[in-house]
Amino acid sequence: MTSANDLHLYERRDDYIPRVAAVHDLCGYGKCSLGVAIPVLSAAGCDVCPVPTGLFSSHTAFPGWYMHDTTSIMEDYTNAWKGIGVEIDAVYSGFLGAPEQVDRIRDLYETYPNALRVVDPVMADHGKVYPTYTPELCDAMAELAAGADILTPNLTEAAIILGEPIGDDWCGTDISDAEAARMIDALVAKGAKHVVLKGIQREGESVIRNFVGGVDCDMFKAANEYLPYMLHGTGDLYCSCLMAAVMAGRSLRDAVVFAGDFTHDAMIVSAKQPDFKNRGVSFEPLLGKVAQLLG
Ligand SMILES: Nc1ncnc2c1ncn2[C@@H]1O[C@H](COP(=O)(O)OP(=O)(O)O)[C@@H](O)[C@H]1O
Ligand SMILES: Cc1ncc(COP(=O)(O)O)c(C=O)c1O
Repeated sequence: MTSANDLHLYERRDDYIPRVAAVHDLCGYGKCSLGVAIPVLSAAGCDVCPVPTGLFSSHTAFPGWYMHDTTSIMEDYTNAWKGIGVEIDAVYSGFLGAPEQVDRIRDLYETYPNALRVVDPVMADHGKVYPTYTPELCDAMAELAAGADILTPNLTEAAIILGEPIGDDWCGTDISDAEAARMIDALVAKGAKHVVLKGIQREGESVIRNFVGGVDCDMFKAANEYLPYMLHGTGDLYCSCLMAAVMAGRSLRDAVVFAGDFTHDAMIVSAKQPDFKNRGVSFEPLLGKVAQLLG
């Protein structure tokens, strides 16, 4: 058994700038998705190559939003990369707009077979599926999850991928260590190589935990102070920070710790901003900490 401390899933070379295809939506207002992935990964010295899965006026937790579906352009968009010799070191996907977008991600995997595959299976939270996610899209996301080198579900998303029931009265954060280990093992049995199970918060406890495990890898858990509010975009921030640390050559264990610490600190910065509960997570003053990953 390897420990997550010894697992370096990307070997960073001096003076080389890795290229990350970031397959997420772009939100005009309410910081999340590409609005998070681009600055965070850039601060870690990566060249982010966006593949927009949709254009949103704001994140979908606002009462009104406009969306432009980009599914029909994605094939020509990524095919055009083939003609100009684009090189990609990692494919990092998140919020998707339609099941066909999973095929486009598979095309990227085929074109760049050595690229690290990181799947944040953004679909649902606290027992509820996001409004734009159809059952077909959830099924396609579950299939994509099975091919991930790193998969980062919350508990609701893990249950959906595993085909386990999520009920309306199930908040999906309070599970035991043994149950977390069972879910990680089940996701690995489905094909994911390493799984970071996010956001485990037990009733009456003042910490929130993230668990990591995977193929031949001992389970490790990291805890942070639980802050008594929730923000949109923290899932994207957590995963982008995890990815930033991995692409900086840090171990999976260090990456899990870094992502939890950074997201916690960003939530504190966010709480000082007007209308912070709606507008999404703020982290801009902290980006220097991401750059230190390269030190
Ligand atoms: N209230 C909180 N207090 C401290 N950290 C939090 C809190 N909410 C989220 N986080 C951190 O952000 C991570 C991502 O959480 P979350 O936004 O719930 O993900 P998702 O959107 O994928 O469900 C958590 O695993 C945790 O590390
Ligand atoms: C359009 C869009 N993208 C991405 C997200 C993901 O946000 P989070 O990081 O909170 O999972 C959301 C959630 O509200 C969203 O509406």
